Amino acid sequence: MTLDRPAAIAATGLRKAYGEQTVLDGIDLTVAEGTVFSLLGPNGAGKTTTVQILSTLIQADGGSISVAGHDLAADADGVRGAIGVTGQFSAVDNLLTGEENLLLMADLHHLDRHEGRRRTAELLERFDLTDAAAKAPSMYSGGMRRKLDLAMTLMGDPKVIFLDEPTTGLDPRTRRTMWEAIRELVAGGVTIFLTTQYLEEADELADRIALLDHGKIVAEGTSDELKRLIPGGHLRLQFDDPAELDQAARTFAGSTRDDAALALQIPSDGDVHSLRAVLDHLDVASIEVASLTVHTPDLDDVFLALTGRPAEAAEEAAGETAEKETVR
Ligand SMILES: Nc1ncnc2c1ncn2[C@@H]1O[C@H](COP(=O)(O)OP(=O)(O)OP(=O)(O)O)[C@@H](O)[C@H]1O
Repeated sequence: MTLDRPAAIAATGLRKAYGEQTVLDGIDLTVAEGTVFSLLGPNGAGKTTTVQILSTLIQADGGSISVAGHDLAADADGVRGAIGVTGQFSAVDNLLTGEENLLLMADLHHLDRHEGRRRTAELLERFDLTDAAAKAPSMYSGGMRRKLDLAMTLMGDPKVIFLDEPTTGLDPRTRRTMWEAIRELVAGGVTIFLTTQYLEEADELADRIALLDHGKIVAEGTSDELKRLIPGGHLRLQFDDPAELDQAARTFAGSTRDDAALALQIPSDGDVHSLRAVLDHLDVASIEVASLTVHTPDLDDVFLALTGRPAEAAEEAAGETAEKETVR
């Protein structure tokens, strides 16, 4: 369990309002060192506001925050020195080349000339940008810009990195490259605070996920824990013969049959006991099944059930998710 590690981010009673509008209504967050924590929520839920508060860009109205061991109220500079932020608005300067952008960051972090050049070359190499180093980022693809942006963030060797929607708008392949980079950082001990519109991204990367809605954290846990919060899991039995389907439909009360597909859905949370019970029933009744698959709810189902709205990018991501389902 990751919770027994020290907290890289600990926030309690975080509050923020804009005029009459309460955005954060007293939220608590704990992120263990060297883990990925993902904050999800519908549009306007306050994800960016949370990132801005935790990264010292704006002030909360209330609550206490510690980041990388520094109390944010007492030592904002200490927090700033330990974190990196890549936001929806990138820090990349289009008038400089990719390499010059990195060298500028090295200067800002007071690295000496030699060290700055060494780190720049290393980061260009790491993000596969060496060939593009002498070009202006305006010539880069969206994915290359994001990689440059992340590389610039890494120049300061941050212990905690806030990634606000790091892969929005990227094609699936480039998104995967970013995921790899994020995983490498975590393997190196960095803590990642991630907001994303893609539930699949949270599912892939996050050790823990929190769902923000109407100013509160409405659910928090591992991806599996969240999926277990809602019903929707089922076993799907596939038959070669309609007579077998008939018999199975009579055997399992509460099942739903799909005659066209010669399939039967039986509600189940997919645990070993219920699976064994179904197999025993099939055996006793001598019913021949062509195949059996276990379906557990995905994060989209959880999001919809808990917020009453589909995830912002649900439709956009549907193509990819469908692809993923078929290769499983
Ligand atoms: N500077 C501001 N002044 C007034 N209202 C603001 C300000 N910044 C954000 N808000 C409001 O606070 C709410 C939360 O905004 P925030 O950007 O944190 O949401 P989000 O969860 O990041 O949304 P998205 O997924 O659209 O980026 C929104 O209703 C937004 O309109």
